[in-house]
Amino acid sequence: MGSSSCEGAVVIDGKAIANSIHQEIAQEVSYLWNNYGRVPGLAVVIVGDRKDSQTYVRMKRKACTEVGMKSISVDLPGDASEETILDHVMELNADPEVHGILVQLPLPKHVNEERILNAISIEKDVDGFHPLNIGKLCMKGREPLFVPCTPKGCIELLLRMEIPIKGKRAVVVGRSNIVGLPVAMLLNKYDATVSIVHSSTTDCKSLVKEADIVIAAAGQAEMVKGDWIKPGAAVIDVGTNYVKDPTKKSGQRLVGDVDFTEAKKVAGWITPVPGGVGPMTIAMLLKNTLEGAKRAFSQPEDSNA
Ligand SMILES: Nc1nc(=O)c2c([nH]1)NC[C@@H]1CN(c3ccc(C(=O)N[C@@H](CCC(=O)O)C(=O)O)cc3)C=[N+]21
Ligand SMILES: [Mg+2]
Repeated sequence: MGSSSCEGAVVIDGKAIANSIHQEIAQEVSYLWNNYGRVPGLAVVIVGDRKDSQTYVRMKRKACTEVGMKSISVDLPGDASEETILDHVMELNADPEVHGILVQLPLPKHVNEERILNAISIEKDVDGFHPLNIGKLCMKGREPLFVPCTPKGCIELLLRMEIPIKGKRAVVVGRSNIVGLPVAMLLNKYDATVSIVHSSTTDCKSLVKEADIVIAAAGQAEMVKGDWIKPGAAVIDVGTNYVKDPTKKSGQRLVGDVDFTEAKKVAGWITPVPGGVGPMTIAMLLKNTLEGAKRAFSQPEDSNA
């Protein structure tokens, strides 16, 4: 399960792996209900009506209820003030039925994103975006309360496919706070030798070509070509780029940061887009919420009779 191969690389079936994780989580949720009489709760906050954000948020809320968790929805208009958003975050921080808080990004331009993210209680920061969680992710001998979902999903795919990480060369393409940077730090924790390449790197291609593990997270449609890939490498494609496609009813098509058709011929393993990292991001969000709830339930002072 979790892969298929006809020519070239093993195609990693992120959707199937995410589904089996959902089943594992659903079992743990029912165990918690039977033993504590409580369920994990995930609050998803969305500000404004960006179509892509609405799609992602709908998927997150649906996955949450499907595994038996409580989904708390906060939908605010695009012109909501920073203070209004902060008030909602504070209320969720204080709510004992909420174990995870996710504020969907990007926020509207008039809102200071950093201020909102810093306000989320680190015990409920299931996105793992709080600077304290990111800081601990970077430090030797320290563990963050939550690891960011997409990076955690990338590692989970490598682990479940039994792709070795320790001692291997990993190259991360991109250095965003939400994917590139934390996934590099996480690979480092798993004892890979990690390089980060970015827009100012000269000759990305030759660096990527040395990698046993490539994490493509640059947000550039199909920028990683087949001849960038070392034969047999594991290629994890985080990109979610919508490109124009007049042959599609919607007029667009979702592609990754990797030229899949070319790279598949050379790689040992590769994730597709869609159906690769995307579903794993949601599975890890549920896993983080479950972990947050388990921590809360095991604290004597946390009562919610
Ligand atoms: N606070 C916050 N946390 C996030 O984790 C966060 C965010 N903001 N803002 C936007 C990005 C993007 N993101 C995705 C989640 C699932 C898929 C996913 O499941 N994609 C499907 C395809 C979906 C489609 O067809 O459009 C797939 O790859 O198979 C993609 C992207 C989470 N993000
Ligand atoms: Mg994806």
